[in-house]
Amino acid sequence: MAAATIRSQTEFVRAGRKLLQPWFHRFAGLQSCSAPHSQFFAPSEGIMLPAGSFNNRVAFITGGGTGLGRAMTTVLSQLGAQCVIASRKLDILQQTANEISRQTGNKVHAIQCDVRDPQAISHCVDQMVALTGLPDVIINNAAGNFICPSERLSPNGWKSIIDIVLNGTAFTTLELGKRLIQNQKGASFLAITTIYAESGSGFVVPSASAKAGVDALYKSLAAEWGRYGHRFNIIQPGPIKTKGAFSRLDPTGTFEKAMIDRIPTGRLGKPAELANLAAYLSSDYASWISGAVIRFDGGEFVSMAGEFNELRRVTQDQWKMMETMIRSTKGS
Ligand SMILES: CCCCC/C=C\C/C=C\C/C=C\C=C\C(=O)SCCNC(=O)CCNC(=O)[C@H](O)C(C)(C)COP(=O)(O)OP(=O)(O)OC[C@H]1O[C@@H](n2cnc3c(N)ncnc32)[C@H](O)[C@@H]1OP(=O)(O)O
Ligand SMILES: NC(=O)C1=CN([C@@H]2O[C@H](COP(=O)(O)OP(=O)(O)OC[C@H]3O[C@@H](n4cnc5c(N)ncnc54)[C@H](OP(=O)(O)O)[C@@H]3O)[C@@H](O)[C@H]2O)C=CC1
Repeated sequence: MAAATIRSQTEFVRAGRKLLQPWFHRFAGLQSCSAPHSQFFAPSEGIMLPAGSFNNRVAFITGGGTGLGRAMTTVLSQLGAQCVIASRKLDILQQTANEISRQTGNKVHAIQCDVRDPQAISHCVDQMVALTGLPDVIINNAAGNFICPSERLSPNGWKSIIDIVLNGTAFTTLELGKRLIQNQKGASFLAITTIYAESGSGFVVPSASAKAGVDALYKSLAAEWGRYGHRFNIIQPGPIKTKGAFSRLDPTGTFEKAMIDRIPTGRLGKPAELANLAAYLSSDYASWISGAVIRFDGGEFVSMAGEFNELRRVTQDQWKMMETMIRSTKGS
């Protein structure tokens, strides 16, 4: 009996390894395929704004230790900002902060903070004030997500995403907003949401609900807090390959090709492209942009939305035949 249990456990582990091996390989280099026409849309990953655009500025980026947050921190730091990155895992934050500081020559500070906890945010802001003063740029980027049929979702599964994404963004924004108002200091707030904040999406229902809430929060505050010198903007990215996102949204790698097929520009976005847009929206060059929602998705959203867009698959011969049929129709 015991031997049978051990054998079945060993088999289970073996099967798991076999299943997971391609996963580890895929995320080791975060490579992705692309369609031939993506050659027309080659990414420009160099820094777009003039050097020194963020000199004497302080930028606070939640989730700045990994993925897109790390890319945005790198660009802002390269452009002269003193950056403060915050999230739960201090070791990862510190490593990222050291690497970026070394690369750019500008100090990046790491502060541990769980954005679900308003007291932790207040303590984090105290630490930031002591290190750098209040920020000029705030990027609410921290998030949590996983694909899950809604009927399998527990109350705590729902709550964990709402707490990170919607409450985390609200607590961070309110804490910093109030302190900035008290100090009569203007600032640029940017939220990273997603294209399905607009449409909703099955299988990521907590994330869709929370991100839609963040969009509403930022549009509302753009209207209310302009009088205090605050701008609020939103970037809604489409798929950009990061370990954090793809390990939770496409764990087997099965859907990546289908995703690329429906993106008119034939490829995924690049972290550096998003970082350039975020830097622009957070800069003085964008001082008249507030309340804007920028979709950044290579055309994926409209491609999925249009009733007739699947006709892209129709060949020239099939078009000839269909045109003949349509033209030959008489009456209604
Ligand atoms: C057609 C397919 C398309 C494929 C798409 C591919 C690519 C992407 C394209 C577009 C992307 C668009 C938007 C992306 C949005 C993003 O936000 S991506 C960023 C994702 N990054 C992260 O999630 C990083 C942080 N995440 C985490 O730390 C964890 O994943 C988590 C969010 C779960 C929070 O961790 P923690 O606080 O430790 O929570 P717990 O582990 O305790 O879990 C809390 C409850 O949630 C339940 N749960 C966890 N995982 C799952 C799951 N996979 N399925 C169901 N339920 C889950 C867990 O059981 C706990 O509930 P209970 O206490 O058990 O009831
Ligand atoms: N990559 C993509 O395709 C897309 C991403 N997005 C959005 O872009 C942003 C970045 O995602 P991406 O870089 O891909 O994924 P990551 O998983 O790399 O980034 C999420 C970050 O959030 C931090 N975080 C999670 N929970 C908390 C918490 N409770 N408190 C503080 N920080 C937390 C994580 O750090 P830690 O674990 O240390 O706490 C991590 O650094 C997210 O807002 C995501 O929704 C939107 C559309 C597409």
